[in-house]
Amino acid sequence: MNIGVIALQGAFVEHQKALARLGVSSVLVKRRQHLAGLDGLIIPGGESTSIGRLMREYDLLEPIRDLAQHGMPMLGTCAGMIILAKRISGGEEPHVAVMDVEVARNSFGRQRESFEADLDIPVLGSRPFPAVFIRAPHIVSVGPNVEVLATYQDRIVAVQEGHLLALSFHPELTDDDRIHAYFLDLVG
Ligand SMILES: NC(=O)CC[C@H](N)C(=O)O
Repeated sequence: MNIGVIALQGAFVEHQKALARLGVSSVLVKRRQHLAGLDGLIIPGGESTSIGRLMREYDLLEPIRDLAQHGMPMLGTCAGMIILAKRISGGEEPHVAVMDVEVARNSFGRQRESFEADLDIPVLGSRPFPAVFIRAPHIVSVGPNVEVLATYQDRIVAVQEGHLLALSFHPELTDDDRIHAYFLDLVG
């Protein structure tokens, strides 16, 4: 299985480590040619404006959109979720724009810059998932084909639209690898 991790900015090494714990090696994607031959792609957390700007600069935006539209499984975490969303609250220009969701950035307030919460994510089983939120976005609204996987304080924080997964939090910063395993199942 060939998994790529976008490595322009943010927490990409941690995703590689999580995949390695599951016995899967991965490729760091910095340029267009690194997308060749991938079966799945992870877009990490960090700063969505920087990641989006670098994706444009390196001509990655269109090829990634194309791959997503042709069925490549993708996992976007935190900033990566913003990158995948078709709509960003406040009218900011979207980036890869393939998931039928609207996201709001930095939505848990300054006093809650970073926190951990035990989330109920039924697709992962009954044991709660330790979710790390860092200046996290949330999902304001979802289209008809989007499944809500988890909420936190009445806000949507995890969604799936077919082969695309997006999370407000950072599953790579805990040693619970169930999200990555779930993603690898989607890759097949
Ligand atoms: N941890 C994160 O990825 C934070 C996301 C960041 N606040 C953004 O809007 O891009």
